Amino acid sequence: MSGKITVSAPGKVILHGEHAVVHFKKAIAVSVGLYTTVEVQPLNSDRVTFQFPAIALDVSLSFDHIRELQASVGIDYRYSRLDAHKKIPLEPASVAVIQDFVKTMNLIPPSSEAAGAQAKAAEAFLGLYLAIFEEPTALLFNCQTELPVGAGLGSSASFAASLVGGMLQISGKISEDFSLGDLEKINRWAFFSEKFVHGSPSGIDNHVTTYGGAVVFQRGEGGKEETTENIICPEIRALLVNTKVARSTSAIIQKTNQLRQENLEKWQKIMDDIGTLVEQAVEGFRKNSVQAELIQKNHELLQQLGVSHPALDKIIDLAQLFGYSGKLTGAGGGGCAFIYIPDSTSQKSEESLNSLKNSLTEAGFLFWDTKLGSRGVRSL
Ligand SMILES: Nc1ncnc2c1ncn2[C@@H]1O[C@H](COP(=O)(O)OP(=O)(O)OP(=O)(O)O)[C@@H](O)[C@H]1O
Ligand SMILES: C[C@@](O)(CCO)CC(=O)[O-]
Repeated sequence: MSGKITVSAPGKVILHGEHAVVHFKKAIAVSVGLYTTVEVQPLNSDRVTFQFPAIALDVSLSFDHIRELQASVGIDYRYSRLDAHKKIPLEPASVAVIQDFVKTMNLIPPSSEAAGAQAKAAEAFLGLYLAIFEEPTALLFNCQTELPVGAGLGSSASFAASLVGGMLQISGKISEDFSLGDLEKINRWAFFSEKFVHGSPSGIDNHVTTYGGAVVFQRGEGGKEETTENIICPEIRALLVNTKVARSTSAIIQKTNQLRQENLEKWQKIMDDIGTLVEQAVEGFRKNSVQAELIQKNHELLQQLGVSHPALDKIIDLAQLFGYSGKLTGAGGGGCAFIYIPDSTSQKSEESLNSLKNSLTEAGFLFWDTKLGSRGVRSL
């Protein structure tokens, strides 16, 4: 076992195709240079401790409790068995055992406002820890992040990839160079972690946070493999604007499922229209171009799907007022929007950008002026 190790992974922006990607359409995602960083270090006592300050969670468990949980999840729930699968299986029964443990052990502070976020993070942590460390191993995990949590910038995938990278590296299952083979393993295990947080994620978020850069991603239908096309990322400057409206991705996905049940025709048309739009955007993207009008149109389709929010619409309206295109990014329902800033050095464009920034600040929004397309998960 190594000494202390540190692993970090970026967030992401979905440029086009969120939600439709869950239903097998293509989507484009690009990494963002805001990182989650996990430090792992050996402990001198028979305990496992995880500290997630971004969600105010600090838990320490004895080996006796870990062994108890290991016995409950059963003999098949361990690295050597699970890692043999290309898609690591997660049985509902295993999730239920871990959820029950988190509840009965009172791991979540009573009457916590962030109880949902804390429970999911604790379940994902334990789900990974139990599988990856076949024997209880005394470790302290500390996770810091620059990303807003639950705001559409892929905090859960970035949390997953940095945690998985740390666990696999400290247990000697991958090297510290994070070779292509190591990244493939991190991606598969980060997807496994995402299932604890999201239920049925498409896999796009863990892919882009693991490999970095830009990807055109399509989930495989009927158990088929996903397809991914890594694209040399055109340099994309964007404002990432946080509404500060909290939401969870799994809750927003449930909302879209409700529309599907109530009005299948409408839902299907929106999915198809997003699919067609993404195909157009991919064509441009391959030629190094981002089409502003498609960004705006994609936002309108997401509005029709019912996943926008008045605060998101306000940001997009302000962007339009100053001649820019924007859309919500990620699951929506709150969280973040991104506003595309085309390449221009004219004084007029700098002036309108500054006016937009002032208006966003006056309206109470936080934003980052950033370039998209950073590196993926890495050992520091
Ligand atoms: N730094 C972190 N520490 C602990 N848990 C985290 C951290 N970041 C994310 N999480 C977990 O992930 C959950 C947020 O996932 P969610 O998918 O709702 O948002 P997101 O990943 O930011 O958005 P999107 O999926 O739209 O990109 C949190 O509620 C928490 O359980
Ligand atoms: C909303 C969604 O399409 C993107 C979340 O970043 C969910 C997913 O792809 O798993």
